Amino acid sequence: MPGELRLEGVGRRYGVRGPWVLRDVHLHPAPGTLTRVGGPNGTGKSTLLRLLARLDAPTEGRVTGTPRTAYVPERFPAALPFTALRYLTHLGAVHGLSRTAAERAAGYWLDRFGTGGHAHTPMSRLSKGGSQKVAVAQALLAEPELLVLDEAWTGLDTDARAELDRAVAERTAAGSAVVFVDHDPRRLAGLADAEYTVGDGTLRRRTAPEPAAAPVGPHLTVEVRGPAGELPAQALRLAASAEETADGTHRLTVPVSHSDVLLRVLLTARPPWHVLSVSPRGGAR
Ligand SMILES: Nc1ncnc2c1ncn2[C@@H]1O[C@H](COP(=O)(O)OP(=O)(O)OP(=O)(O)O)[C@@H](O)[C@H]1O
Repeated sequence: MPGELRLEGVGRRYGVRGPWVLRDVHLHPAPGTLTRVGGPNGTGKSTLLRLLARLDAPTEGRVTGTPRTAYVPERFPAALPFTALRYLTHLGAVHGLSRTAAERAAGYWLDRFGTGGHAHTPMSRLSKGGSQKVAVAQALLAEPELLVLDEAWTGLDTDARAELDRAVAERTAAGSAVVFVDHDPRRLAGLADAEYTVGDGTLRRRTAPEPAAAPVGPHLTVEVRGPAGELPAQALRLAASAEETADGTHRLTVPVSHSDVLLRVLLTARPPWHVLSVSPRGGAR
């Protein structure tokens, strides 16, 4: 698709004689996929993410495609002279939403991240966690086709972190490309469709997932029966595993963070799938 973002032979250095931070980077975050970027400190992960978000331009090479993009930076400028709601409503309007729709979306995301009570608090008076929730809300507001998250979970409380995991699952299920950096290897572990490491000025694709990236955390087993044929592609993307146990009956395991979205995908499919059971992985069926 022409709108999809591609980095082609991209290099970046700061200053004409500065060392190359990145060189010869080729990257195409495909729609509906989750991409993890890892690597040691100071190797160029944030540089890469800013290039992906088109907030920075490469020194060499090309960036093509103009998906609707949202970005959560490592450090969010919290001291903005607006209330959270006003800031988000304004950004929603910038993304093309009507004022009413922008206000509704802003309220929705603030509520989801448990900070609806601070909608009218000036940004400068929000806690670090509160302003991080606004940073995340501004990115999700416009249903971006490309979502770029630079350590976006940092500073969020446990519930908000889980909510962001769910929002990522929703975006990929809706066909967006999501690219993220996070220092915690357990973050969305085992869920990435592609994993890359930045180091020594290059971007390398990891061929085998690192042991730490094996699916961890609580999973659910979901049994569904549906129309003959394949499970919806979105459901397969969300599931950690899927097997057909009988004609038309499938057993899926899914991280708890993705289970709401998986069930929604199955129940709203046309025709809808019938959910037979949901139980903890390895639990009684
Ligand atoms: N605006 C800038 N001007 C000059 N140098 C920069 C700039 N931004 C980044 N750098 C340099 O580029 C290199 C890569 O930085 P970058 O922030 O992309 O790495 P990172 O892998 O994201 O680091 P961390 O894991 O610590 O967040 C570092 O040496 C950094 O000092």
